[in-house]
Amino acid sequence: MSTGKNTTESNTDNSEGNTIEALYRLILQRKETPQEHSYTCSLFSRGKDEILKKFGEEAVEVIIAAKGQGRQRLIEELSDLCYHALVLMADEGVSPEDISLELNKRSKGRDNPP
Ligand SMILES: N=c1c2ncn([C@@H]3O[C@H](COP(=O)(O)OP(=O)(O)OP(=O)(O)O)[C@@H](O)[C@H]3O)c2ncn1[C@@H]1O[C@H](COP(=O)(O)O)[C@@H](O)[C@H]1O
Repeated sequence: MSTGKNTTESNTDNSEGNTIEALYRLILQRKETPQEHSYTCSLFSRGKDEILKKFGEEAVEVIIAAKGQGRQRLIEELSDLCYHALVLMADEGVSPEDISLELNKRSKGRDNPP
Protein backbone atom coordinates (compact mmCIF):
# COMPACT_ATOMS: atom_id res chain seq x y z
CA MET A 1 0.00 0.00 0.00
CA SER A 2 1.32 3.42 -0.83
CA THR A 3 1.31 5.88 2.01
CA GLY A 4 1.05 9.53 2.85
CA LYS A 5 2.61 11.31 5.81
CA ASN A 6 0.56 13.68 7.94
CA THR A 7 -1.26 15.94 5.48
CA THR A 8 1.37 15.60 2.75
CA GLU A 9 1.85 12.82 0.22
CA SER A 10 5.30 11.74 1.39
CA ASN A 11 5.85 7.97 1.52
CA THR A 12 8.62 7.92 4.14
CA ASP A 13 6.72 7.21 7.37
CA ASN A 14 6.66 3.52 8.22
CA SER A 15 4.64 3.93 11.43
CA GLU A 16 1.50 1.87 10.85
CA GLY A 17 -0.89 4.16 12.70
CA ASN A 18 0.37 7.26 10.93
CA THR A 19 0.30 5.47 7.60
CA ILE A 20 -3.31 4.37 7.86
CA GLU A 21 -4.50 7.76 9.11
CA ALA A 22 -2.46 9.72 6.57
CA LEU A 23 -3.69 7.54 3.70
CA TYR A 24 -7.27 7.97 4.95
CA ARG A 25 -6.86 11.75 4.96
CA LEU A 26 -5.45 11.66 1.44
CA ILE A 27 -8.37 9.50 0.29
CA LEU A 28 -10.79 12.01 1.86
CA GLN A 29 -9.02 14.80 -0.04
CA ARG A 30 -9.46 12.82 -3.26
CA LYS A 31 -13.17 12.46 -2.49
CA GLU A 32 -13.59 16.17 -1.86
CA THR A 33 -11.30 17.40 -4.65
CA PRO A 34 -11.50 15.22 -7.77
CA GLN A 35 -8.25 14.96 -9.74
CA GLU A 36 -7.34 13.60 -13.14
CA HIS A 37 -5.29 10.39 -13.21
CA SER A 38 -6.28 9.43 -9.67
CA TYR A 39 -7.47 5.84 -9.21
CA THR A 40 -9.12 6.88 -5.95
CA CYS A 41 -11.12 9.61 -7.68
CA SER A 42 -12.13 7.22 -10.45
CA LEU A 43 -13.37 4.79 -7.80
CA PHE A 44 -15.46 7.48 -6.08
CA SER A 45 -16.87 8.60 -9.42
CA ARG A 46 -17.90 5.01 -10.24
CA GLY A 47 -20.02 4.96 -7.06
CA LYS A 48 -20.74 2.83 -4.02
CA ASP A 49 -21.55 -0.42 -5.82
CA GLU A 50 -18.18 -0.32 -7.58
CA ILE A 51 -16.37 0.44 -4.30
CA LEU A 52 -18.12 -2.53 -2.67
CA LYS A 53 -17.33 -4.75 -5.67
CA LYS A 54 -13.63 -3.85 -5.53
CA PHE A 55 -13.57 -4.51 -1.77
CA GLY A 56 -15.08 -7.96 -2.35
CA GLU A 57 -12.64 -8.76 -5.16
CA GLU A 58 -9.67 -7.75 -3.03
CA ALA A 59 -10.94 -9.91 -0.14
CA VAL A 60 -11.09 -12.91 -2.47
CA GLU A 61 -7.56 -12.13 -3.71
CA VAL A 62 -6.34 -12.13 -0.09
CA ILE A 63 -7.85 -15.60 0.41
CA ILE A 64 -6.23 -16.93 -2.77
CA ALA A 65 -2.86 -15.42 -1.80
CA ALA A 66 -3.06 -16.96 1.67
CA LYS A 67 -3.69 -20.38 0.12
CA GLY A 68 -0.16 -20.64 -1.24
CA GLN A 69 1.05 -17.62 -3.21
CA GLY A 70 3.68 -16.72 -0.64
CA ARG A 71 4.12 -14.13 2.08
CA GLN A 72 5.05 -11.19 -0.19
CA ARG A 73 2.02 -11.72 -2.40
CA LEU A 74 -0.15 -11.94 0.73
CA ILE A 75 1.28 -8.63 1.99
CA GLU A 76 0.49 -7.01 -1.36
CA GLU A 77 -3.06 -8.31 -1.43
CA LEU A 78 -3.69 -7.35 2.20
CA SER A 79 -2.40 -3.87 1.35
CA ASP A 80 -4.84 -3.65 -1.57
CA LEU A 81 -7.62 -4.75 0.78
CA CYS A 82 -6.64 -2.15 3.42
CA TYR A 83 -6.60 0.60 0.80
CA HIS A 84 -10.04 -0.39 -0.53
CA ALA A 85 -11.36 -0.66 3.04
CA LEU A 86 -10.20 2.94 3.61
CA VAL A 87 -11.98 4.06 0.42
CA LEU A 88 -15.16 2.33 1.60
CA MET A 89 -14.79 3.94 5.03
CA ALA A 90 -14.30 7.39 3.49
CA ASP A 91 -17.36 6.87 1.31
CA GLU A 92 -19.42 5.88 4.35
CA GLY A 93 -18.05 8.54 6.73
CA VAL A 94 -16.33 6.01 9.01
CA SER A 95 -12.87 7.08 10.21
CA PRO A 96 -9.89 5.03 11.44
CA GLU A 97 -10.56 6.65 14.82
CA ASP A 98 -14.08 5.14 14.82
CA ILE A 99 -12.51 1.70 14.31
CA SER A 100 -9.90 2.31 17.04
CA LEU A 101 -12.64 3.35 19.45
CA GLU A 102 -14.66 0.22 18.69
CA LEU A 103 -11.61 -2.03 19.11
CA ASN A 104 -10.68 -0.29 22.36
CA LYS A 105 -14.20 -0.84 23.67
CA ARG A 106 -13.85 -4.56 22.96
CA SER A 107 -10.39 -4.70 24.49
CA LYS A 108 -11.60 -3.08 27.73
CA GLY A 109 -14.59 -5.43 27.81
CA ARG A 110 -12.30 -8.44 27.55
CA ASP A 111 -9.74 -7.18 30.10
CA ASN A 112 -12.40 -6.19 32.64
CA PRO A 113 -15.32 -8.60 32.32
CA PRO A 114 -18.43 -7.66 34.34
N1 LIG B 1 -2.66 2.70 -1.79
C1 LIG B 1 -3.17 2.84 -2.90
C2 LIG B 1 -3.62 1.70 -3.65
N2 LIG B 1 -3.59 0.39 -3.39
C3 LIG B 1 -4.14 -0.20 -4.47
N3 LIG B 1 -4.50 0.72 -5.40
C4 LIG B 1 -5.09 0.50 -6.72
O1 LIG B 1 -6.09 -0.47 -6.62
C5 LIG B 1 -6.20 -1.14 -7.86
C6 LIG B 1 -6.26 -2.62 -7.56
O2 LIG B 1 -7.23 -3.14 -8.30
P1 LIG B 1 -6.92 -4.15 -9.53
O3 LIG B 1 -5.73 -4.97 -9.24
O4 LIG B 1 -8.20 -4.85 -9.75
O5 LIG B 1 -6.53 -3.12 -10.68
P2 LIG B 1 -7.34 -2.35 -11.79
O6 LIG B 1 -7.65 -3.32 -12.88
O7 LIG B 1 -6.49 -1.16 -12.14
O8 LIG B 1 -8.70 -1.86 -11.11
P3 LIG B 1 -10.14 -1.65 -11.80
O9 LIG B 1 -9.98 -0.77 -13.02
O10 LIG B 1 -10.67 -3.01 -12.11
O11 LIG B 1 -10.95 -0.97 -10.72
C7 LIG B 1 -4.95 -0.79 -8.69
O12 LIG B 1 -5.28 0.09 -9.75
C8 LIG B 1 -4.06 -0.11 -7.68
O13 LIG B 1 -3.28 0.92 -8.25
C9 LIG B 1 -4.21 1.92 -4.91
N4 LIG B 1 -4.38 3.17 -5.44
C10 LIG B 1 -3.96 4.22 -4.72
N5 LIG B 1 -3.36 4.09 -3.49
C11 LIG B 1 -2.88 5.27 -2.78
O14 LIG B 1 -3.93 6.21 -2.68
C12 LIG B 1 -3.38 7.52 -2.65
C13 LIG B 1 -4.07 8.37 -3.70
O15 LIG B 1 -3.66 7.90 -4.96
P4 LIG B 1 -4.43 8.27 -6.32
O16 LIG B 1 -5.68 7.49 -6.32
O17 LIG B 1 -3.50 7.84 -7.39
O18 LIG B 1 -4.69 9.74 -6.29
C14 LIG B 1 -1.87 7.41 -2.92
O19 LIG B 1 -1.19 7.42 -1.68
C15 LIG B 1 -1.80 6.03 -3.55
O20 LIG B 1 -0.55 5.44 -3.38
